[in-house]
Amino acid sequence: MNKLLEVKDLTVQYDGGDYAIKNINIDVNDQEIIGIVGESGSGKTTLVRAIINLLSSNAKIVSGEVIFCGENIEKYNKEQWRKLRGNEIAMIFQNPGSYLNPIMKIGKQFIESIRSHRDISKAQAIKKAKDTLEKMGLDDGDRMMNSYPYQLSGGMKQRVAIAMAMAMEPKLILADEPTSALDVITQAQIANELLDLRDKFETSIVMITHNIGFAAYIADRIVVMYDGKVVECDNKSQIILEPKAQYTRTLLQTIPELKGS
Ligand SMILES: Nc1ncnc2c1ncn2[C@@H]1O[C@H](COP(=O)(O)OP(=O)(O)OP(=O)(O)O)[C@@H](O)[C@H]1O
Repeated sequence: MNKLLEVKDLTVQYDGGDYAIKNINIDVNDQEIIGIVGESGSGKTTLVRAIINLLSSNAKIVSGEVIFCGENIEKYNKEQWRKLRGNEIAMIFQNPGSYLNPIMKIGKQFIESIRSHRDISKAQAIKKAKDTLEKMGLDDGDRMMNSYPYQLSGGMKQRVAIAMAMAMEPKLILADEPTSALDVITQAQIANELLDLRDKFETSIVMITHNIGFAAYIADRIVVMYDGKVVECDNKSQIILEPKAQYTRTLLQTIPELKGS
């Protein structure tokens, strides 16, 4: 298996605060889905923002490295990051509303986004946008392209946001609670679509979630974080069936029991 991403001994601190994450080591293989779980404040968002170089201005990487496709991307300059972000690594944020421009139709935003990364004609960009929307289960591409974000449901907006990230066929998607604002049925549908996309686009996904049950469904491996550190990282069956850390056992107790008829 090929390593796509290696996070080595990564430590991040916010101004005036203690370490938000400390000595984090994580590998992501090609086409692998990693679920990052842990309670609020455990450092999940800080970790993925550090990976994609989108930490807030009051945060700094104190030590460590982020290796992507064999290169230390922490050393990249602005121009190298501009090329990498969106093309090779894409981020899907928690709230799609903050991602989409409310006063611009989906189609226009989608086409602008594609053409800012790829030198292709408008007609080619429209085709790519519609194709990707379809792959995300949004069959009526024309209606979608002609809609404003407020005309779409939360689930549709989240699918659009994911489609915009996938259109560039990035090698790695970082997703911060991409379904947390949605109802369980829509969460399950989007989880299935993400699994499908991993197969179609051969993408690796690092997904943050509060919900260890959701991680158990979608991820190959689960990273459990607590207080800025990795307490356990293993195959999901190992984490779910034979957790080593007490904290993981506590998290597992939060999964509602599924009762069959
Ligand atoms: N912009 C910031 N300025 C200062 N401290 C911050 C900032 N963002 C996060 N922190 C601190 O860093 C630590 C980790 O926070 P982080 O948001 O990464 O955790 P999280 O696991 O993603 O939480 P949540 O699930 O609530 O999003 C916390 O102690 C938090 O208070």
